[in-house]
Amino acid sequence: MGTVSDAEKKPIVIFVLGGPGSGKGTQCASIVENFGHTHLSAGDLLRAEIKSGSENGTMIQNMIKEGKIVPSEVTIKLLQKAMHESENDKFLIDGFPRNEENRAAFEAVTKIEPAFVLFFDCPEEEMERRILSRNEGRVDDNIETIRKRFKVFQESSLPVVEYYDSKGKVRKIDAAKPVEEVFEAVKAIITPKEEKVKYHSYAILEELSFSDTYGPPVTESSLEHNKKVAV
Ligand SMILES: Nc1ncnc2c1ncn2[C@@H]1O[C@H](COP(=O)(O)OP(=O)(O)OP(=O)(O)O)[C@@H](O)[C@H]1O
Ligand SMILES: Nc1ccn([C@H]2C[C@H](O)[C@@H](COP(=O)(O)O)O2)c(=O)n1
Repeated sequence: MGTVSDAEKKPIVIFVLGGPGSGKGTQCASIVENFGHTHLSAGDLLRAEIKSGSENGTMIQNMIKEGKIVPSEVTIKLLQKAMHESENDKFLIDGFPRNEENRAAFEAVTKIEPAFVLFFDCPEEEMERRILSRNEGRVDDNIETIRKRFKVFQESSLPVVEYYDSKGKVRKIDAAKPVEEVFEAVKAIITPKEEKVKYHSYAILEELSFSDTYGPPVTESSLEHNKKVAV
């Protein structure tokens, strides 16, 4: 991460999870534009690795075609390299960790715990519709692979979301809504706590005495409450 060594400062990491086609990449682009994070998509990094002609390329290509999850060692190396090459200290890590092996290996290797997990919750029928009309020429955007990806998501990725939920780190978003509405919900979560303090009443200040940058989980009920007491 630029000139700052790992020992001096740990980056802020937000994991962005959700089923295939739930809109993770779309929302990450808006977060980058509005909040200045660096977006690292594990899928994009793996696809770039295939294109680069690396020795792992064929293995990665075959796994992606089958909707399988690439060994953590490969993906973590790519993520670490991208983080080290960045000048930024706040990252959106999109599509990772995809299974328990990804999660445990990342924490063991980097010693980084996510600030929180943005979880885009979307029904399969809607995700399938979106992927089938995505038209980006991806080898895994066909109905056969999509079904396999959904199965892997249910069996391997949701347990990771549940793990972080048990630690109070999941910020769940209804991703079935139109893009702009989803982003409104995202903004309410990403807005730094100084901004929340500016716009919300004294009562909210008590809630914001959390140590992380982003303050407490923003639930629908607390949002409603904030609006009522806003100064
Ligand atoms: N809220 C939304 N409503 C309708 N379409 C959407 C919405 N969000 C994203 N899309 C569209 O759905 C498709 C999938 O979105 P996106 O690529 O952001 O999903 P993803 O979760 O990153 O997918 P993957 O995990 O497969 O990479 C894109 O064509 C995108 O334009
Ligand atoms: N942590 C990851 C992330 C992605 N992959 C592989 C398998 C996925 O089906 C594919 C596409 O990812 P997406 O762009 O949908 O996030 O990439 C993986 O093996 N491990």
